[in-house]
Amino acid sequence: MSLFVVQGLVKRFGALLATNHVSLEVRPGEIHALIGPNGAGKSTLVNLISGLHAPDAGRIELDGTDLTPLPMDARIRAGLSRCFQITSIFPKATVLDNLLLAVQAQSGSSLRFLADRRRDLALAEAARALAARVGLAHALQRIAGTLPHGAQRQLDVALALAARPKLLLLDEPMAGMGPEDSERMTELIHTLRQDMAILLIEHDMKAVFALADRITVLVYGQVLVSGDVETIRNHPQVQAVYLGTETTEAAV
Ligand SMILES: Nc1ncnc2c1ncn2[C@@H]1O[C@H](COP(=O)(O)OP(=O)(O)OP(=O)(O)O)[C@@H](O)[C@H]1O
Repeated sequence: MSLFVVQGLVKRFGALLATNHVSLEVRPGEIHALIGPNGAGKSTLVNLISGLHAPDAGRIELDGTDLTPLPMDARIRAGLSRCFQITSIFPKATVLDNLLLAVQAQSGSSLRFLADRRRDLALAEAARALAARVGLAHALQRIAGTLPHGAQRQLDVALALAARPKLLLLDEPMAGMGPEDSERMTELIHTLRQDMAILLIEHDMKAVFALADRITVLVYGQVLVSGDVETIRNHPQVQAVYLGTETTEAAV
Protein backbone atom coordinates (compact mmCIF):
# COMPACT_ATOMS: atom_id res chain seq x y z
CA MET A 1 0.00 0.00 0.00
CA SER A 2 1.19 3.52 -0.76
CA LEU A 3 1.66 6.19 1.88
CA PHE A 4 1.69 9.06 -0.58
CA VAL A 5 -0.12 9.22 -3.89
CA VAL A 6 0.03 11.88 -6.60
CA GLN A 7 -2.58 11.28 -9.27
CA GLY A 8 -2.90 13.00 -12.63
CA LEU A 9 -1.39 16.28 -11.47
CA VAL A 10 -1.50 19.13 -13.99
CA LYS A 11 -0.01 22.63 -13.79
CA ARG A 12 -0.04 25.15 -16.61
CA PHE A 13 1.89 28.40 -16.77
CA GLY A 14 0.10 30.12 -19.66
CA ALA A 15 0.64 27.88 -22.69
CA LEU A 16 3.37 25.85 -20.94
CA LEU A 17 2.32 22.52 -19.47
CA ALA A 18 4.91 22.39 -16.65
CA THR A 19 3.28 19.37 -14.97
CA ASN A 20 1.66 17.04 -17.47
CA HIS A 21 -0.61 14.49 -15.77
CA VAL A 22 2.04 13.34 -13.30
CA SER A 23 1.29 10.36 -11.09
CA LEU A 24 3.64 8.80 -8.57
CA GLU A 25 3.45 6.79 -5.37
CA VAL A 26 5.71 6.62 -2.32
CA ARG A 27 5.51 3.55 -0.12
CA PRO A 28 5.95 3.59 3.67
CA GLY A 29 9.65 3.71 4.62
CA GLU A 30 10.70 4.28 1.02
CA ILE A 31 13.18 6.78 -0.35
CA HIS A 32 11.72 7.76 -3.70
CA ALA A 33 13.91 9.97 -5.86
CA LEU A 34 12.60 12.41 -8.44
CA ILE A 35 15.12 13.24 -11.13
CA GLY A 36 15.10 14.96 -14.48
CA PRO A 37 17.08 17.45 -16.55
CA ASN A 38 16.89 21.21 -15.98
CA GLY A 39 13.41 22.54 -16.69
CA ALA A 40 11.80 19.08 -16.46
CA GLY A 41 9.31 20.34 -13.88
CA LYS A 42 10.76 19.02 -10.62
CA SER A 43 10.46 22.30 -8.70
CA THR A 44 6.96 22.86 -10.01
CA LEU A 45 5.93 19.39 -8.83
CA VAL A 46 7.48 19.97 -5.40
CA ASN A 47 5.66 23.31 -5.17
CA LEU A 48 2.38 21.61 -6.04
CA ILE A 49 2.96 18.90 -3.45
CA SER A 50 3.92 21.31 -0.66
CA GLY A 51 1.00 23.63 -1.45
CA LEU A 52 2.93 26.61 -2.79
CA HIS A 53 1.13 26.27 -6.14
CA ALA A 54 -2.43 25.08 -6.75
CA PRO A 55 -2.76 22.39 -9.44
CA ASP A 56 -5.08 22.80 -12.42
CA ALA A 57 -6.09 19.16 -12.07
CA GLY A 58 -5.19 16.07 -10.11
CA ARG A 59 -5.07 14.89 -6.52
CA ILE A 60 -2.45 14.61 -3.77
CA GLU A 61 -3.06 12.18 -0.92
CA LEU A 62 -1.01 11.39 2.20
CA ASP A 63 -1.90 8.45 4.40
CA GLY A 64 -5.53 8.57 3.29
CA THR A 65 -5.90 12.36 3.67
CA ASP A 66 -6.68 14.41 0.57
CA LEU A 67 -4.11 17.23 0.70
CA THR A 68 -5.19 18.85 -2.58
CA PRO A 69 -7.45 21.55 -1.11
CA LEU A 70 -5.30 22.16 1.99
CA PRO A 71 -2.99 25.15 2.54
CA MET A 72 0.68 24.59 3.36
CA ASP A 73 0.34 24.68 7.15
CA ALA A 74 -2.46 22.11 7.11
CA ARG A 75 -0.33 19.87 4.89
CA ILE A 76 2.46 20.08 7.45
CA ARG A 77 0.02 19.14 10.21
CA ALA A 78 -1.14 16.22 8.05
CA GLY A 79 2.44 14.91 8.01
CA LEU A 80 4.19 16.52 5.04
CA SER A 81 7.41 18.44 5.74
CA ARG A 82 9.58 20.16 3.19
CA CYS A 83 13.16 21.33 3.39
CA PHE A 84 13.40 24.79 1.94
CA GLN A 85 17.07 24.99 0.98
CA ILE A 86 18.12 26.98 4.07
CA THR A 87 15.50 29.73 3.62
CA SER A 88 13.65 28.49 6.70
CA ILE A 89 16.65 29.19 8.95
CA PHE A 90 16.83 32.32 11.10
CA PRO A 91 20.46 33.22 10.33
CA LYS A 92 21.01 35.56 13.29
CA ALA A 93 19.68 33.13 15.90
CA THR A 94 21.64 30.27 17.43
CA VAL A 95 21.16 26.71 16.24
CA LEU A 96 19.42 25.96 19.54
CA ASP A 97 17.00 28.88 19.18
CA ASN A 98 16.22 27.89 15.59
CA LEU A 99 15.36 24.40 16.80
CA LEU A 100 13.42 25.69 19.81
CA LEU A 101 11.29 27.85 17.51
CA ALA A 102 10.62 24.86 15.28
CA VAL A 103 9.61 22.52 18.10
CA GLN A 104 7.61 25.30 19.74
CA ALA A 105 5.74 25.95 16.50
CA GLN A 106 4.90 22.28 16.23
CA SER A 107 3.82 22.04 19.87
CA GLY A 108 1.03 24.50 19.08
CA SER A 109 2.04 27.08 21.73
CA SER A 110 2.75 30.79 21.37
CA LEU A 111 6.03 31.81 19.71
CA ARG A 112 6.33 35.02 21.68
CA PHE A 113 8.22 34.30 24.87
CA LEU A 114 11.62 32.96 23.97
CA ALA A 115 12.96 33.33 27.54
CA ASP A 116 10.04 31.33 28.86
CA ARG A 117 10.50 28.67 26.24
CA ARG A 118 14.09 28.23 27.23
CA ARG A 119 12.95 27.21 30.65
CA ASP A 120 10.75 24.61 29.18
CA LEU A 121 12.81 21.50 29.59
CA ALA A 122 10.68 19.37 27.37
CA LEU A 123 11.06 21.71 24.40
CA ALA A 124 14.79 22.12 25.02
CA GLU A 125 15.20 18.38 25.16
CA ALA A 126 13.33 17.98 21.88
CA ALA A 127 15.50 20.67 20.28
CA ARG A 128 18.71 19.01 21.49
CA ALA A 129 17.50 15.62 20.26
CA LEU A 130 16.90 17.10 16.81
CA ALA A 131 20.38 18.62 16.78
CA ALA A 132 21.87 15.26 17.71
CA ARG A 133 19.80 13.54 15.05
CA VAL A 134 21.35 15.64 12.28
CA GLY A 135 24.88 15.75 13.71
CA LEU A 136 24.76 19.28 15.13
CA ALA A 137 24.90 18.51 18.86
CA HIS A 138 28.28 20.27 19.08
CA ALA A 139 26.96 23.45 17.43
CA LEU A 140 23.94 24.38 19.57
CA GLN A 141 25.28 27.82 20.53
CA ARG A 142 26.60 28.72 17.08
CA ILE A 143 24.88 31.53 15.19
CA ALA A 144 23.09 29.63 12.41
CA GLY A 145 24.11 32.00 9.63
CA THR A 146 27.79 31.51 10.46
CA LEU A 147 27.68 27.73 10.06
CA PRO A 148 29.34 26.22 6.99
CA HIS A 149 26.96 25.53 4.10
CA GLY A 150 26.73 21.78 4.77
CA ALA A 151 25.87 22.33 8.44
CA GLN A 152 23.16 24.84 7.48
CA ARG A 153 21.60 22.18 5.28
CA GLN A 154 21.73 19.75 8.20
CA LEU A 155 19.94 22.36 10.34
CA ASP A 156 17.35 22.82 7.61
CA VAL A 157 16.63 19.09 7.74
CA ALA A 158 16.33 19.25 11.53
CA LEU A 159 13.77 22.07 11.25
CA ALA A 160 11.70 19.95 8.88
CA LEU A 161 11.94 16.99 11.26
CA ALA A 162 10.45 19.05 14.10
CA ALA A 163 7.02 18.50 12.54
CA ARG A 164 7.51 14.70 12.83
CA PRO A 165 6.62 14.15 9.18
CA LYS A 166 5.26 10.97 7.66
CA LEU A 167 6.72 12.15 4.35
CA LEU A 168 9.78 14.38 4.11
CA LEU A 169 10.23 16.36 0.92
CA LEU A 170 13.93 16.98 0.34
CA ASP A 171 14.52 19.53 -2.41
CA GLU A 172 18.10 19.25 -3.64
CA PRO A 173 19.65 18.67 -0.20
CA MET A 174 23.13 18.28 -1.74
CA ALA A 175 22.98 21.53 -3.74
CA GLY A 176 26.20 23.52 -3.47
CA MET A 177 27.97 20.84 -1.42
CA GLY A 178 31.44 19.41 -1.83
CA PRO A 179 31.97 15.63 -1.76
CA GLU A 180 32.55 15.46 2.01
CA ASP A 181 29.34 17.33 2.90
CA SER A 182 27.42 15.33 0.30
CA GLU A 183 28.59 12.12 1.91
CA ARG A 184 27.54 13.35 5.35
CA MET A 185 24.11 14.36 4.04
CA THR A 186 23.73 11.00 2.29
CA GLU A 187 24.41 9.22 5.58
CA LEU A 188 21.96 11.48 7.40
CA ILE A 189 19.17 10.84 4.88
CA HIS A 190 19.88 7.13 5.11
CA THR A 191 19.26 7.20 8.89
CA LEU A 192 15.95 9.08 8.46
CA ARG A 193 14.29 6.33 6.47
CA GLN A 194 13.68 4.34 9.68
CA ASP A 195 11.04 6.86 10.71
CA MET A 196 9.55 8.35 7.54
CA ALA A 197 9.19 8.06 3.82
CA ILE A 198 11.24 10.49 1.76
CA LEU A 199 10.69 12.11 -1.62
CA LEU A 200 14.15 13.19 -2.72
CA ILE A 201 14.70 15.68 -5.54
CA GLU A 202 18.39 15.69 -6.33
CA HIS A 203 20.83 16.30 -9.18
CA ASP A 204 23.67 14.40 -7.48
CA MET A 205 23.24 11.02 -9.16
CA LYS A 206 25.77 9.34 -6.88
CA ALA A 207 23.59 10.23 -3.90
CA VAL A 208 20.39 9.27 -5.74
CA PHE A 209 21.69 5.84 -6.68
CA ALA A 210 23.08 5.29 -3.17
CA LEU A 211 19.85 6.22 -1.41
CA ALA A 212 16.81 5.58 -3.58
CA ASP A 213 14.61 2.51 -3.43
CA ARG A 214 12.75 3.72 -6.49
CA ILE A 215 13.23 6.57 -8.92
CA THR A 216 10.80 8.58 -11.05
CA VAL A 217 12.26 10.39 -14.05
CA LEU A 218 10.54 13.57 -15.24
CA VAL A 219 11.13 14.98 -18.71
CA TYR A 220 9.20 17.92 -20.15
CA GLY A 221 6.77 17.83 -17.25
CA GLN A 222 5.90 14.16 -17.82
CA VAL A 223 6.91 10.93 -16.12
CA LEU A 224 9.30 9.20 -18.51
CA VAL A 225 9.72 6.11 -16.33
CA SER A 226 9.40 5.04 -12.71
CA GLY A 227 11.21 2.01 -11.29
CA ASP A 228 13.92 0.58 -9.10
CA VAL A 229 17.52 1.77 -9.32
CA GLU A 230 18.64 -0.91 -11.78
CA THR A 231 15.68 -0.31 -14.08
CA ILE A 232 16.45 3.41 -14.20
CA ARG A 233 20.21 2.98 -14.53
CA ASN A 234 19.75 0.69 -17.52
CA HIS A 235 16.90 2.56 -19.18
CA PRO A 236 18.09 3.69 -22.64
CA GLN A 237 16.05 6.90 -22.70
CA VAL A 238 17.25 7.85 -19.21
CA GLN A 239 20.81 7.22 -20.32
CA ALA A 240 20.17 9.38 -23.35
CA VAL A 241 18.77 12.23 -21.29
CA TYR A 242 21.58 12.10 -18.75
CA LEU A 243 24.54 11.01 -20.80
CA GLY A 244 23.63 12.89 -23.96
CA THR A 245 23.86 9.88 -26.23
CA GLU A 246 21.02 11.48 -28.17
CA THR A 247 19.16 14.74 -27.91
CA THR A 248 16.58 15.10 -25.16
CA GLU A 249 13.91 15.67 -27.80
CA ALA A 250 14.77 12.35 -29.40
CA ALA A 251 14.79 10.67 -26.01
CA VAL A 252 11.24 11.55 -25.08
N1 LIG B 1 6.13 30.55 -12.09
C1 LIG B 1 6.38 30.17 -13.35
N2 LIG B 1 5.87 30.85 -14.40
C2 LIG B 1 6.09 30.44 -15.67
N3 LIG B 1 6.83 29.37 -16.01
C3 LIG B 1 7.38 28.66 -15.00
C4 LIG B 1 7.19 29.02 -13.64
N4 LIG B 1 7.87 28.12 -12.86
C5 LIG B 1 8.45 27.26 -13.72
N5 LIG B 1 8.15 27.57 -14.99
C6 LIG B 1 8.56 26.82 -16.19
O1 LIG B 1 8.14 25.50 -16.02
C7 LIG B 1 9.11 24.57 -16.52
C8 LIG B 1 9.56 23.65 -15.42
O2 LIG B 1 10.35 24.39 -14.50
P1 LIG B 1 10.87 23.78 -13.12
O3 LIG B 1 11.59 24.87 -12.40
O4 LIG B 1 9.75 23.13 -12.41
O5 LIG B 1 11.90 22.68 -13.63
P2 LIG B 1 13.03 21.91 -12.80
O6 LIG B 1 13.00 20.51 -13.25
O7 LIG B 1 12.84 22.17 -11.35
O8 LIG B 1 14.35 22.62 -13.30
P3 LIG B 1 15.75 22.83 -12.51
O9 LIG B 1 16.34 21.48 -12.34
O10 LIG B 1 16.51 23.71 -13.46
O11 LIG B 1 15.40 23.52 -11.21
C9 LIG B 1 10.25 25.43 -17.09
O12 LIG B 1 10.03 25.57 -18.47
C10 LIG B 1 10.07 26.74 -16.38
O13 LIG B 1 10.56 27.82 -17.16
